[in-house]
Amino acid sequence: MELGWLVCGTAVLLLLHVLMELSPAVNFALRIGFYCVLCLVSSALAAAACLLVNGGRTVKNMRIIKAVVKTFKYFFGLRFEVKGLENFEVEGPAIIVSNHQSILDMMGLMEILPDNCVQVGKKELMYTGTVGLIIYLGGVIFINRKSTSSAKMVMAEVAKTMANENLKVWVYPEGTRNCTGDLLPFKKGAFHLAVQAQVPVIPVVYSSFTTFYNPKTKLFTSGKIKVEVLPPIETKGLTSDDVTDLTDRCFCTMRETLFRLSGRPSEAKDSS
Ligand SMILES: CCCCC/C=C\C/C=C\CCCCCCCC(=O)SCCNC(=O)CCNC(=O)[C@H](O)C(C)(C)COP(=O)(O)OP(=O)(O)OC[C@H]1O[C@@H](n2cnc3c(N)ncnc32)[C@H](O)[C@@H]1OP(=O)(O)O
Ligand SMILES: CCCCCCCC/C=C\CCCCCCCC(=O)OC[C@@H](O)COP(=O)(O)O
Repeated sequence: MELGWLVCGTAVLLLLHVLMELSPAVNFALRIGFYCVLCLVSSALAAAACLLVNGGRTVKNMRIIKAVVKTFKYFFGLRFEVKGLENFEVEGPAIIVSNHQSILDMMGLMEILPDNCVQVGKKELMYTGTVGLIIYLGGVIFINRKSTSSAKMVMAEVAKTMANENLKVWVYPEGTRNCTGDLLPFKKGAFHLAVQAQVPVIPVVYSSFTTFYNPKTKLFTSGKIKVEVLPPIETKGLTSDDVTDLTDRCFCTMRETLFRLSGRPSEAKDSS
């Protein structure tokens, strides 16, 4: 009986292996499926740990989430090469902005997440089962992207509480996932928040995933991700009139860094 199960199990694994070798689409679907299952199962376990250790919704739970998610990279053969972590060592609160390529970004986020840092996320994430629960328990700030006025109100509230709670807030200023190897134009919410709270903006850039991950061509293999935490950009004394300029400066610096980290010539060099 046991031998029968062993033979069946081995046969299924072999079949999956052959299918993965033969078809990139099957390989992609299985790897992404496995990532989702890993997230859902780990979230359930981590949620129990968070409730036992910290009793409810608090940024302290991010330490538990980080410890769990940092192990995920080994399942997918991903390596991170991180530079500039010392730039997180600002005194007090800050806004961290980074590029957003995929749901796989959760691994890159947790690889370097500083203490006392919550993310701004779309409210739909609350309804992703145990993943929604763990995101809620971690203290993520939920916004309704379909309502500018309500998103602005939530962010204005965050600006007021950041200082009291010594919080860093992580925002994806592109506002959506983008795996093209370039940046989408930045939304201004993160920069309004930084100016309203008078705290620095710390840009973080992850190299393009396109060499090992591309949902359009169903590519998902192992790979290396370069990460750079850039020096903080001060906002003391800036007003809402300066937000467009601040957004543009940050966008240009991050785009240049993205191209450099991804081994793609920058446009400035192209035209020279
Ligand atoms: C243990 C196992 C675990 C397994 C799982 C692993 C990990 C999970 C755990 C934790 C991690 C959670 C991570 C969650 C990540 C979530 C990622 C996302 O969801 S990204 C999508 C959501 N985020 C964003 O959208 C942020 C970026 N967007 C913005 O900042 C936007 O500006 C906005 C505030 C949402 C509003 O957007 P909208 O399109 O409606 O408007 P505009 O940006 O065009 O702005 C219009 C207008 O308003 C002005 N504006 C904008 N914001 C403000 C403001 N705060 N105050 C004042 N004015 C504002 C803006 O300047 C525009 O005016 P103008 O054109 O005149 O300049
Ligand atoms: C009972 C309901 C069950 C629902 C099951 C859902 C399964 C989802 C399980 C695992 C997925 C892991 C997701 C990790 C969190 C990813 C956060 C993220 O990257 O969100 C995307 C968001 O930034 C931008 O969204 P869009 O690009 O605008 O779209």
